[in-house]
Amino acid sequence: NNPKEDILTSCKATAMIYNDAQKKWLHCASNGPAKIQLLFSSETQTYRIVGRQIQDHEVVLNHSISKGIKYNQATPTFHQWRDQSSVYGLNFSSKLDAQEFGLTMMKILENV
Ligand SMILES: CC[C@@H]1C=C[C@H]2CCN(C(=O)[C@@H]3CC[C@H]4C=C[C@]5(CCCN5C(=O)[C@H](Cc5ccccc5Cl)NC(C)=O)C(=O)N43)[C@@H]2C(=O)N1CC(=O)O
Repeated sequence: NNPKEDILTSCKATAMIYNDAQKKWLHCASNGPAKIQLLFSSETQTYRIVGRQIQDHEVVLNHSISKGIKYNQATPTFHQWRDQSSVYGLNFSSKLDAQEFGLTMMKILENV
């Protein structure tokens, strides 16, 4: 881990990506939920979302949170966002995790 990154929030969710051709949601990784974190780098003054599979620590999500992304809290446990190229989804393990994650994401999007 880059020591200069602050963990703003951390939760458990299954990372999904939307396959536009098949019109369906696919798991970013095969085996179960991931630890999803919103990170802030004081060095670069940027935010990013990182997801690591709980089972094998595989990185399944890792991208910066830029001004352009559109975030949508579709249901109390499923949030989604799109950037120029893809649509991502998070299937949260609990409504509380989803609530906290959504609040942190909204605060970040006010500041990028
Ligand atoms: C993991 C299974 C999953 C769980 C939960 C539900 C929740 C609803 N839902 C969906 O996929 C909804 C239903 C219609 C479909 C149609 C299009 C989609 C797919 C691609 C993006 N999208 C947008 O509507 C975006 C959203 C957006 C708005 C604003 C800002 C950003 C974004 Cl991303 N609209 C724009 C204008 O971008 C979409 O989310 N869709 C999920 C769902 O059924 N399932 C079950 C399954 O699939 O079996």
